[in-house]
Amino acid sequence: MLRIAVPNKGALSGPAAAMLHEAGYRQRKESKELVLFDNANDVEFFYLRPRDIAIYVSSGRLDIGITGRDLLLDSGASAEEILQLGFARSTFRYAAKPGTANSVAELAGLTVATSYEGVVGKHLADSGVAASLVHLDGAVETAIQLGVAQVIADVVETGTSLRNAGLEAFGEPIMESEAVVIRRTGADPEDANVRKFLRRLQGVLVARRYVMMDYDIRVEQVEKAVALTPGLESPTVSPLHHEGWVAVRAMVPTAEAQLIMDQLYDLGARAILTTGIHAARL
Ligand SMILES: Nc1ncnc2c1ncn2[C@@H]1O[C@H](COP(=O)(O)OP(=O)(O)OP(=O)(O)O)[C@@H](O)[C@H]1O
Ligand SMILES: O=P(O)(O)OC[C@H]1O[C@H](OP(=O)(O)OP(=O)(O)O)[C@H](O)[C@@H]1O
Ligand SMILES: [Mg+2]
Repeated sequence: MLRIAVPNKGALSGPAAAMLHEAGYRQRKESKELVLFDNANDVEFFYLRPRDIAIYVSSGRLDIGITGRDLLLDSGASAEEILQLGFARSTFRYAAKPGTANSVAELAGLTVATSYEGVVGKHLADSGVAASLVHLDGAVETAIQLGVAQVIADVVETGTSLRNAGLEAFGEPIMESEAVVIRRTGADPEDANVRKFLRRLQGVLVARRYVMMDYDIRVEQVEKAVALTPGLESPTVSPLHHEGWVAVRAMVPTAEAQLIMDQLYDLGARAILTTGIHAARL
């Protein structure tokens, strides 16, 4: 049986549960359920604080977990990411009142408030800068107004929280983060249960990122058309009853589908259809 850590609240929680549900796993019905056994799939889910997930996984008590890359690095736990999930994307940045500092080098002697002391401490040390850290649990942007620090280092998604506090990000982003699947460093990479779980999630990622495209085209144009829709491996080309025409079927990235349909139409393709992919196993 596979034991999996899932975020129980915050920015990661909803999208993680939605992805697991799409991958065919049972998910909890209400937020007070902290452990859920999915009998049919032989999986047990543990709903844990996002910050704690890397610690449980590194201990070996749980096989894998879903967390943020920034939280994984901040924990310092002995765990590694094995799949990027594409949601809960953020950057991690220094910010301050305009005129305070323009680069990490200018932080020397200043106080930086953050909830991610592991990430920030390492970044300052790697940059050879001696600054003081103040740990806060959240709402870090307010620390400057209240005089607890001159600088903050925090998660930035839309930038709204910084703007509302009259702060500006500066310097290179400390890191880019997104939700990731993690496992204990040194765990068996060939574990069959883990591989099956990852294949299911990869199937969801493919189903979300691609559509199936079908069209009819004259035989003379098929090579040009297929160059526009190469598919993931090779498109299916089938004869049509109407002589001189073939039907083509290929997966195309959802984001490019409309542009490709225009180009196919200009090549003479007709009956161009796209349909959603429900699930995939590549
Ligand atoms: N707008 C956002 N706000 C917060 N976290 C975000 C946002 N966008 C993406 N994330 C990611 O979500 C994760 C943080 O999740 P969460 O907010 O649940 O943690 P936390 O702030 O440490 O927890 P809590 O606020 O409950 O103490 C990080 O990986 C972060 O990069
Ligand atoms: O760039 P934005 O779109 O504004 O998002 C970033 C903000 O969201 C998060 O806060 P959260 O809601 O998790 O509260 P917290 O800081 O108290 O954890 C993060 O800590 C930032 O404050
Ligand atoms: Mg938060």
